[in-house]
Amino acid sequence: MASLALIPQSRFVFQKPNLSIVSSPNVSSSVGIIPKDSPCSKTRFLKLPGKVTRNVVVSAEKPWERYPGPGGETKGKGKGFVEEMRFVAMKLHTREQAAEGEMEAKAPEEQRVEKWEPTLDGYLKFLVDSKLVYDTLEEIIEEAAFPSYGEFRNSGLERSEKLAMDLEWFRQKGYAVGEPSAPGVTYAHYLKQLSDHDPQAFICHFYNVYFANSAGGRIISNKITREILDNKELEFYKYDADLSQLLQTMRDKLNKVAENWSRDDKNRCLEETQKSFKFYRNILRLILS
Ligand code: HEM
Repeated sequence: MASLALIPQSRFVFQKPNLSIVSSPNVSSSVGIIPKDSPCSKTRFLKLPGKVTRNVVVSAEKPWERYPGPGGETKGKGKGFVEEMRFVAMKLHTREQAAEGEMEAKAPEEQRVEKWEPTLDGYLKFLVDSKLVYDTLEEIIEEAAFPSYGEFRNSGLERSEKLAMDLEWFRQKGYAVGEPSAPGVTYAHYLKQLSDHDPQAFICHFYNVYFANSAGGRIISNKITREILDNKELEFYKYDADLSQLLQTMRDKLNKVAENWSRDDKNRCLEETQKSFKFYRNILRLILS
């Protein structure tokens, strides 16, 4: 058994039944995983230097060094803080949602999207609530209560106008488009409040919501387009420029903004990921209502 070294001030970024994500200002990129049954998790010791053993995967190394891409390439190298946000987000997916997911699917919306039984009414509610969330995010960025928010203006990822076009299309087809419901209203309210006093935590939501739509959103879009929209492709999933380029520009901006953050700021941002998933899951659930 290799020796264990105590890393002062290490803290849990999040915990779930079998794993804890730990971070520490004393570790370079400082995100590690400790199975809960490991003695390390109880004592908050980390194993150094970062090595993968049968039960313990904790390290001083950077996440992308431990998680090479499918072809073994060091995916993410040089991506900075965004790679940490992605790392935490991917673990919070269920195994059914994404190959890198580690959570167990419990609720229907956490199951494999192919197995979903969406309804048109439910999907419309999802679009209405999504629009409120994107309206709110885009207003916050526009008003820029903190100068860093201004960096994210005119990214080409904005969804508010696209959603307005989709909802108008439904209206013209004779569908009743209702008012936002509790999941969207609650999330929008939370985002507004958070953005006024905690930019790091807010930016976690900003990252997750926009990147979720570009990844999982496309899987959902395929299912909905085929099964309930008679192959009508919605604007929500279309971008006016090359999406991978837009995402990369956004990653670069996020990394640049995060360069000025302390380790505590970064940890607070990472810790917020769970909330982002919880709020967004409640909105996704509308599709199946
Ligand atoms: C039905 C639900 C969902 C499905 C099927 C899904 C699926 C996926 C998949 C397959 C990826 C990997 C994309 C890739 O690397 O090529 C991904 C990435 C991601 N997802 Fe999800 N996801 C879902 C929900 C969510 C939620 C609720 C959030 C957070 C609010 C989220 C945030 C993200 C983020 C931040 C990424 C990283 C994107 C990137 O690196 O470009 N996802 N998702």
